[in-house]
Amino acid sequence: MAYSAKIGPSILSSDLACLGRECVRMMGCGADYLHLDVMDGHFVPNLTFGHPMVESLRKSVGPDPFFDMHMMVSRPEQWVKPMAAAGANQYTFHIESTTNPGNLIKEIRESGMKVGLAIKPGTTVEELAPWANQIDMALVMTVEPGFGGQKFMEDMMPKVSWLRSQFPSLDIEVDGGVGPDTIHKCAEAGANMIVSGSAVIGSDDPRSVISLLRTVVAEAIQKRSLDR
Ligand SMILES: O=C(CO)[C@@H](O)[C@H](O)COP(=O)(O)O
Ligand SMILES: [Fe+2]
Repeated sequence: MAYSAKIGPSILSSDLACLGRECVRMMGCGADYLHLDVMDGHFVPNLTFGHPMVESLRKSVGPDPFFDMHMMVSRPEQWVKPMAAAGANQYTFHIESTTNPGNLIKEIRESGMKVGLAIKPGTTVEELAPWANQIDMALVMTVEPGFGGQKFMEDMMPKVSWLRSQFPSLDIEVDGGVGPDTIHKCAEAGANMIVSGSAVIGSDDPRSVISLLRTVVAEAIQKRSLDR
């Protein structure tokens, strides 16, 4: 079992005027990676930031933090090279946004980044499955992409369980409405990379929330390995 529990705060929920400082604060609170939400106002009805911001953030936080780019954009092909040059580590694109996932996976790898493949709530897991052996991470959205602070969709958990049963060593990420109240469902289903925005960043004690999320996921991983 190659995967481990990792917690990635979504910095969209932080004070965007102090993004560099917030990233450093989250890493200091025990985050395993940072989840950066890129929205283009077209694929989703919201706008955030692009590669110039990522480049500045990289300079501000140094070489270590792992940047997981959640690309909620209509033409993901367009930003592969700029994001790699800006210091992104993983490029997670939506299967709904491209007609040629195979080519995009290849381009991302050639740019030196890891590959993540995301599905929106309305997309079946069968559409992701053919690519699962070529990617580093599958992202199952647990809200409709576009905004932080939405309600967790528990009915996405069968997708996670199915992926875990079919691809036992794949990194599986959940994103949207995940926090102390919903983490058990995600962990039991088999998710190991946990994005949490408002629950972590809005907390008075982000360190404790990150630690709790990681413990719940690590225990579920341990239990699964004993049951095998
Ligand atoms: O991609 C998205 C939303 O589209 C997420 O990454 C959210 O920003 C996570 O925030 P919370 O739902 O945890 O508050
Ligand atoms: Fe996200």
